[in-house]
Amino acid sequence: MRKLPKIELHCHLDGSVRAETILDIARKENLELPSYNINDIKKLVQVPIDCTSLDEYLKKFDLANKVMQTKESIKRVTFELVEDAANENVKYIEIRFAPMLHMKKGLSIKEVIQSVLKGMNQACEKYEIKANLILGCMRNMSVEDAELVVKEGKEFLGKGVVAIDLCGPEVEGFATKYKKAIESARSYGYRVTIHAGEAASGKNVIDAINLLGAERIGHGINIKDMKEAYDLVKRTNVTLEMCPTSNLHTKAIDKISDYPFFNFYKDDLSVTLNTDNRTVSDVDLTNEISLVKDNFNMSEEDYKRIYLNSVDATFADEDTKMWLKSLI
Ligand SMILES: O=c1[nH]cnc2c1ncn2[C@H]1C[C@H](O)[C@@H](CO)O1
Ligand SMILES: [Zn+2]
Repeated sequence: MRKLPKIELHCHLDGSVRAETILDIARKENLELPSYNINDIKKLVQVPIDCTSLDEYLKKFDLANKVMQTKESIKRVTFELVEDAANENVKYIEIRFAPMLHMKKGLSIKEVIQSVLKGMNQACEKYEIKANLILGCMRNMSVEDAELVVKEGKEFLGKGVVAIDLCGPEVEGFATKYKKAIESARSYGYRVTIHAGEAASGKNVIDAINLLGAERIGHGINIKDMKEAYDLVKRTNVTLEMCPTSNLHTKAIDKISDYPFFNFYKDDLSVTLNTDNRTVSDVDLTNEISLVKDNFNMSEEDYKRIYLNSVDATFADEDTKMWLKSLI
């Protein structure tokens, strides 16, 4: 599994910072941590299996965000994420992050994005991997904040930024509020992926597609319980960015045998496999693919089809897509 070429479309930067790096940056920048023992840090940033909800899961990001407030540290953690992905043969990764979370020490939205780009480009030069960025707007911040991210980020379109996302806590009916912000993002040329149907119903997936123009959905697992949402995803060929271990942690499902990924795949939905958060969920993409392979008898042919689905669903340019197709 480790040797197979891979594509990752749903990976949060702040959920994928190495624990060792959190400790190292905190020491270098004289930041206060609850402990300076690596095992304690791991416990603080990894979610326990008895986590009960997405809201509890989201508390695990605080420490990583604390050490992602300077240009240098942001560049470093991005470089390391791409390095980690390249080391398990991920050939293309779309990294998402919420610029607004990294302004506590005075960085501007543009400086945050530039720092992530630097780390990403540096790693892409060193390893055989390509990458792009997705800007996240936090749903627990204001609509004005989302509009600001869209506006400030637009000059990086075509220079490494490809899409916009809404992330953070999910309530029923969240989409309406962001209609204008996402509409303007689309008019600038951002592609659109939206977290939906993860901690709330499939109705949010319907809204993300119909109101926000989502081309991809983060998770979307709850369409399994709503025929109307399921049929819409199937009819529109919207891609689901699925993340099994994360869904186990947030209790979107209770056990892996309930995971609908393989049923979705067999029914010709466009599904992809992703980590969501490498550190918080303590996984890599090899783990996630193996988890599905072992539990659902996924064959190598199935894997190839899923890989090709992922190529089609990337927000990459045509040359990158052709290169990715040539690898499998
Ligand atoms: O799975 C998720 N659902 C909703 N929000 C999430 C998920 N994983 C991470 N986030 C949030 C927490 C991060 O601080 C933020 C930006 O990456 O996105
Ligand atoms: Zn996510």
